Amino acid sequence: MTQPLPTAFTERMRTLLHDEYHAFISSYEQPVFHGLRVNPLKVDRERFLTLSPFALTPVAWCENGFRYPEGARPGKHPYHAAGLYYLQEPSAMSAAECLGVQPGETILDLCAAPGGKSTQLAAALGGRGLLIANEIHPVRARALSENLERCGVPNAVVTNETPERLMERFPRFFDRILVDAPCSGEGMFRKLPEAIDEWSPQKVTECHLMQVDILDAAAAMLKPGGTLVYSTCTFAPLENEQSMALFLERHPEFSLIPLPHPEFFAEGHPEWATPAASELALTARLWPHLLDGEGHYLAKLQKSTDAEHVESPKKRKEKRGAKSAPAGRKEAIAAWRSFAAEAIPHAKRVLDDEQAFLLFGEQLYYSPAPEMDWDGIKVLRVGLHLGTVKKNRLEPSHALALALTADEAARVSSFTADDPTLLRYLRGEALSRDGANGWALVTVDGFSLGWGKQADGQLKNHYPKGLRWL
Ligand SMILES: C[S@@+](CC[C@H](N)C(=O)[O-])C[C@H]1O[C@@H](n2cnc3c(N)ncnc32)[C@H](O)[C@@H]1O
Repeated sequence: MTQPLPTAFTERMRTLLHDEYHAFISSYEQPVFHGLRVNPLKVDRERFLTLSPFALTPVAWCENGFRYPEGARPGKHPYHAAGLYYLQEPSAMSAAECLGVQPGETILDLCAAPGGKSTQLAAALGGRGLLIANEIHPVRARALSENLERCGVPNAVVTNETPERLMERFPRFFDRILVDAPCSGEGMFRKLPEAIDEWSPQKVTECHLMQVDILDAAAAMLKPGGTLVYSTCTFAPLENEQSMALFLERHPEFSLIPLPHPEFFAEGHPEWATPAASELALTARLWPHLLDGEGHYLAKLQKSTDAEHVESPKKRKEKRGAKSAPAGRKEAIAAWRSFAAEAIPHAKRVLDDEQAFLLFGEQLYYSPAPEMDWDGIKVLRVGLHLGTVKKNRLEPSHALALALTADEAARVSSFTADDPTLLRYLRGEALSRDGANGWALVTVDGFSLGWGKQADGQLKNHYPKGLRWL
């Protein structure tokens, strides 16, 4: 690393780590580890290992996680565009894994952009249940939405809210919540040297105060008996053990529970917090000198089942009588059905809940939580975006293409990853190509990549403008 570390940071770490400081600081001279996580919504681990153009070594604490070598560029491969994997630093794979999500549950990722952990949580849900992926910053929320779409997630709602506003709407609603908190980013100094420029002791304090508020909101949104994981990518005790100590003091209905992989995840330090509650040793520190990854902190908590029960959040059904269906909804559903019968006659996902079709302007969605009332909440995506309805015809969305498999479509335009024509598709060019007229699912080695519209020997390009390769 060429950029010097802040003195206030190195002095603090020297004081905290004593004899271990030398090993810790030497890790900054070691190369960064690069990782990718295979997306089981698209391809299973074993199959990907037979396809991978990159040499991969497994990450011990994440079943689908791998390291890839310096020089490989998986972000520039068509498999990335097809959502076969998400690029994620190995230590960052730990938090969502520890949350222990089960298919069918109701999950909140409270600080979710750009979506590394949301896509991981969605994979654990396996298309069943509900994921609310929330991000406070509008621009980052859009990136989150795109990543969930690329990974073919059908059951996520993307919101752009403050934790406090969500708390008002969703008291005791979620089975599990991930708080991957905004933090001072000390654990990323090796990987992202710009984090060094943004760091200051004041930022550490500001982040701590923010974390306390975010955790309070998360606590209120968790069901009794539910599970909360708190994670940061910083070493600062104030943002880790101290944020947790304060949380436990304010929320006696929560207790810490043990984390897996003690061979990699070192114990938290009760003596770095006030009060120095001994259970803080159950939290974990991922140290760059003790594992092949960057610095992280993890805590897993359970809310007592005795926590008093209050009413569940507003459901749309309760006020259904008062609300009329938006104009054109019936026609939009009919347009969808006619598109589906013609272009995806073998669709495996049965979209038969009439109430789950939601129309916003011309945009038709299928919601994983049709009973929810989203009024007053900033929602970017209310589930699977099916397409745009114009003149009673549905133009399918990119999200739909990425959520389909090749065997569901009536027409498929297939390419291999090394076919130069595929690059032309990804650049947005129209292609001369034979095939029956109509919407065709474009695939790479059998994995969906986007739409094209076949007409008289031409494949019109419907790869989204904003995603096109330059
Ligand atoms: C560590 S990042 C999340 C990374 C993400 N979980 C992932 O895996 O891709 C923390 C996020 O918290 C958001 N954030 C910042 N201030 C916040 C606040 N007051 N409440 C909630 N989220 C906030 C940031 O915009 C940032 O996207």
